[in-house]
Amino acid sequence: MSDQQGLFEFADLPEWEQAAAEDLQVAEVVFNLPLEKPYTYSIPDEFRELLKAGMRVKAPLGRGNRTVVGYCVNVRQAESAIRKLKPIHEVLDSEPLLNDVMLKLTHWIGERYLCGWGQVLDSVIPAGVRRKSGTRLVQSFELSSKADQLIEAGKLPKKQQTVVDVLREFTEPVAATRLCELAECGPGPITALRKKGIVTALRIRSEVSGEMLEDAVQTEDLILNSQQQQTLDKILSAVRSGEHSTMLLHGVTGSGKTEVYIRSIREIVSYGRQAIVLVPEISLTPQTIRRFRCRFKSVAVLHSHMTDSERHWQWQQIAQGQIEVVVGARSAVFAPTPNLGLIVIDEEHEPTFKQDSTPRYHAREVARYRCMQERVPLLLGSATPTLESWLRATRRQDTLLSMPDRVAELPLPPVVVVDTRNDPRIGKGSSLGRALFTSIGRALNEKGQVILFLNLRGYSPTVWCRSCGTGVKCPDCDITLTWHRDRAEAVCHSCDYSIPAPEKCPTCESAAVRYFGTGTQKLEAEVAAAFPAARVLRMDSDSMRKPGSHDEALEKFRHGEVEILLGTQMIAKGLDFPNVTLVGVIDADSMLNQPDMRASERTFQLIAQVAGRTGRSSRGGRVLVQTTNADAPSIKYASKHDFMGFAYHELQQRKETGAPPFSTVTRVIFRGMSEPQVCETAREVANKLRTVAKDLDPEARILGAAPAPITRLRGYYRFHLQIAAPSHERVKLLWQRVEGKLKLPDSVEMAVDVDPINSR
Ligand SMILES: Nc1ncnc2c1ncn2[C@@H]1O[C@H](COP(=O)(O)OP(=O)(O)OP(=O)(O)O)[C@@H](O)[C@H]1O
Ligand SMILES: [Zn+2]
Repeated sequence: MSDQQGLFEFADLPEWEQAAAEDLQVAEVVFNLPLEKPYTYSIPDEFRELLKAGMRVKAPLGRGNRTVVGYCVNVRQAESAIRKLKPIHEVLDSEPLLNDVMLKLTHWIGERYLCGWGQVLDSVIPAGVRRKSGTRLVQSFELSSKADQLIEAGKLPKKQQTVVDVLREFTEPVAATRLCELAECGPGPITALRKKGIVTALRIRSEVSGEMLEDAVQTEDLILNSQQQQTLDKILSAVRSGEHSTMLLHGVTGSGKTEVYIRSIREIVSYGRQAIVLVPEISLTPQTIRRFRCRFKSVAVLHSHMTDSERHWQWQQIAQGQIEVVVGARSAVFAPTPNLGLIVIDEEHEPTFKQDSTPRYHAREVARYRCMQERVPLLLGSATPTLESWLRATRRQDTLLSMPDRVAELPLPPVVVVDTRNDPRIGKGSSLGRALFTSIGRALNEKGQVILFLNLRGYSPTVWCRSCGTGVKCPDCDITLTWHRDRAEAVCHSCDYSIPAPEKCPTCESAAVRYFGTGTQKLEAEVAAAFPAARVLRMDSDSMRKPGSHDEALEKFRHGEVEILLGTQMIAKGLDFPNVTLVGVIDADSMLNQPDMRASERTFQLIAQVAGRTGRSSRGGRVLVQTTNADAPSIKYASKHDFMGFAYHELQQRKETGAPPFSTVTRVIFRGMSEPQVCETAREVANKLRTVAKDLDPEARILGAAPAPITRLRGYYRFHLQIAAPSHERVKLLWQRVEGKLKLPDSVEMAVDVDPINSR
């Protein structure tokens, strides 16, 4: 519209409305609520210049006009001057906490994961950044406007004169301690000057600086092999294109993917841009992090042990462009890099990239959207990609890059599947079958190291009464207790409820309480007894509670102070130890028998990943997998290191049942203290969805409502329903029609999980 046209249109309005329309600016504000639409407020004059999108405000909400903190997401001209709007009460920030790209990204997350924009903002902006922790008010002084006049009038004592002289050298207020230092005086002369009106006191917000990690010793780049070089060339051409693309780097364990990430990042850093590297969990990937820190000057590692002020400081360093590479877990996808060049997601298949509280986003999808917005590539890497990513690559929606061979022409280790059904040792209650027992002995004799993988922690996963046949369960959860012998307690792995190991069955009072199954603690005891000369180290979430304990444990293993490392999936991730000549999977069945659509996929991933920890040097290595399901496809394909075979087989199965990735699933979970109420609410919502779906989307299927697999958790009763539909867009349309009209009882909570990966 030309200016002239605009003027004419204005002229058509009645005079009083004209004036109002010229002035009236409104702010759109979202709150930490599951609502999709922003509220509109008027902006009082005093905030007109100040308020920008991305700042927090205080505003009245609801009928009671409670003052609530929200996020201003847009400032715009009012469409009509007539509406009566409530005013903003207060603006809380002097600078926006988020730029436009981040506002758009968080808005998208709300839409994609069916939650409120304000909920997303509240979770994405670190608490320390919101509270500006690390900044504090500092008492400072400056010369008053009347200083010259007042000083003329009478001569100042020497000390006071010095203070004035110091202040004259500064154009800005000087902090009290600094002023005393420079004027070599105590607070007396300053106070005297204040009383005379020569000096004014102010409180200034000043920053506490964080500490950079001390610089790691920089090491040289490795010479890439031809497979790595070809892959790098393809990535670089994507980087140089200035366009977005998603690349899936499928490289077997030990193919040197990390080196390829590093070299790709080196290129984008040379353009003055920044990279974000997402890893499954910071504390579990010390080796990967060290490798980045040895190769780049300014690496920010975002981890969960940081204090609020450290996090705030890091956030600012990143926002100012001081950081070349940001390494962090899932939430680092929101790092405020001013000039993003690339996002890398290492071990793309790890479930930790999905957040399991609102907003239940998947970092891969958020990264994809962010990279699209910023027109930069996204690089996903894994030896065992998710079927979601694999399907996209085979359909050429994403680019597939393959590194089928290990570096230095090392072969992948042979995997032997051991059927334990007739094993004499297992029959006698041992967890180490004959073949594994012999192999451990041999590996130790040859001075090799051993990794043993078992996915159950504790001593015995089931406490069971032989007399009445019931498991001893947590009173708050639908889960049998696990015996932890070291604590002499039976523990719930969901809520940490614990009781002294029961001597009598709580149900029938019989003394026939038995402990069944093997957890990592029992395995540790068994291994130590079977190989008394070997030093054994256990790694699971019980033994690794202290920050830094992983790193310490892995250092011991690296230096050969430990011969046998055993543990849960913690030991399956990214470890690179050349001296490991044997990997044993104690019980592949425990993963396979989970009531989860992805049990087979997870089993394949875990076996392939843990198998990948051996044969990483010329010493070679072997893998033994103990199972009673030797014919299960996940185990068969993993033993041949055949990801493509597995993916083909599993995708075929999923296609037949219309399961993801061939459809989308959204799970809605209800919980509350009253079982009938939760059940009824869940059924009502399911029925409403069915009714709407009949007209709107006949292809959408509503499953349930039904009790959730874990019906009681932490004292709550839980029911769920699932919406299966061809696309996210269609689930959204359906859900939006229903959600607005829902009136849930106060005592029932509801959570929406789009693309759930946890079906408990
Ligand atoms: N071009 C190279 N020349 C020599 N050594 C290399 C080269 N590239 C990588 N390596 C080494 O090979 C080992 C395996 O590499 P890396 O850990 O990057 O593999 P990966 O593909 O990430 O493995 P995983 O998926 O198992 O984590 C490392 O010790 C690394 O230093
Ligand atoms: Zn419990």
